[in-house]
Amino acid sequence: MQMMDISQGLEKQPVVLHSQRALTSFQYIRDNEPSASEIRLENSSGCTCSQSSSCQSGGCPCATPVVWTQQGVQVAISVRHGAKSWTGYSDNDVPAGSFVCQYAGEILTNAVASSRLEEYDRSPESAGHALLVVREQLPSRNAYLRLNIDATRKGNVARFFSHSCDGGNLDLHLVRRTGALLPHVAMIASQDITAGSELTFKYGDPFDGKVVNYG
Ligand SMILES: C[S@@+](CC[C@H](N)C(=O)[O-])C[C@H]1O[C@@H](n2cnc3c(N)ncnc32)[C@H](O)[C@@H]1O
Repeated sequence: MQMMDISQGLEKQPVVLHSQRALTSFQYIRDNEPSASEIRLENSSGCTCSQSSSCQSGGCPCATPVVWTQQGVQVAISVRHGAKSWTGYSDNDVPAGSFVCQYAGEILTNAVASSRLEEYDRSPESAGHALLVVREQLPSRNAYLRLNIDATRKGNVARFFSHSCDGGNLDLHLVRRTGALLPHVAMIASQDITAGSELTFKYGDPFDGKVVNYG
């Protein structure tokens, strides 16, 4: 993993933890609308209010942070080979709003991410690469923090989830643990998913707006 200068752009522009929207993309997909996500705050202490069950599903009116990405993969997933090469399928029924897993991989600086994308573009063997670029909108709404997660070489099962133009059945949510700078990407069922369904999300598209870098 590369070392990053995480101070750049953050001192005067703190990241708001709730109700911000983020844009996501695999950069090599060039013609789709970006997905939108809510940023939530994960709290390792969890919810202690009387409505803790709804807190855990993200619907608690007390707005206590949810805990998602610390739970690990929550759904049994099969990876099968087909027309899209390797693709992930749910082995369980998954109710809408459930946390499925996080998108895990190497966190890269922008420079390393750009270099890897060039490498992937040159190499036919890495056509199925899995470098996800997530942009977190700053409170000013004029700039974004860019997070590069490359699951091509190291990651979890989420790197096998395919793109779907209609948005698929997974939404990406940015979540941040208490006190942490870098967010995690939580993959949440956007609809009821029946056992045997392919797990998909909308990859998004490249972005031309102003980006403030993590590193
Ligand atoms: C993140 S990887 C997904 C896993 C990949 N299928 C594999 O075998 O490693 C992204 C790649 O999967 C393929 N892919 C994803 N969604 C697709 C779709 N809807 N149609 C065709 N190929 C798709 C493309 O090759 C894409 O570059």
